[in-house]
Amino acid sequence: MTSKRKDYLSWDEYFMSVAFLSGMRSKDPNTQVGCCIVDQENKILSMGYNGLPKGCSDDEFPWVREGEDPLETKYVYTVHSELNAILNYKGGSLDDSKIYVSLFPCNECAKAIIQSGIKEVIYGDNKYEDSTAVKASMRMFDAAGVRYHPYHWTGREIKFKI
Ligand SMILES: Nc1nc(=O)n([C@H]2C[C@H](O)[C@@H](COP(=O)(O)O)O2)cc1CO
Ligand SMILES: [Zn+2]
Repeated sequence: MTSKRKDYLSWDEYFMSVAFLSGMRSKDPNTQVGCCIVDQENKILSMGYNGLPKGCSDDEFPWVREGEDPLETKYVYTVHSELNAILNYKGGSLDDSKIYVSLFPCNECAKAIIQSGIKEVIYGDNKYEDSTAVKASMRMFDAAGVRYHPYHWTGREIKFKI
């Protein structure tokens, strides 16, 4: 009998790859974020990336970070990847699930993560770790018993053509 292949993706590699792949759908020119919510049986429940709400055109709304008029910046319009994944889920409860996300959640997404019952956050990057938003997220996660830890990069390169 032939033995099984050995270089298959681990669960962590698989889910973080799905998170990054989802982020590739983002139209944000500066930061593309993707995430993937997984249940305790390693089934994917939902995915998301940062984008505009339904009906708000990617071509008509602003994508800039700064401007004299805050109404002409992206910040007041974009839905973060984590909130999109939570809101997109139509299957019932997210209790006791985990979320793989390419960037550490902001405080608003942290609230949604906690309230939806997600219990673990695995993040790829934390480039805004000194921000008030991230510090607030950590404080809320700690208080609410939501575990968070960085993804353990394995160095594997994933390539394919489509
Ligand atoms: N965890 C996150 N999930 C997200 O979907 N985002 C989104 C909001 C913006 O569209 C973009 C951040 O833009 P910038 O400030 O790096 O140019 O990423 C941001 C964070 C960071 O907290
Ligand atoms: Zn957020």
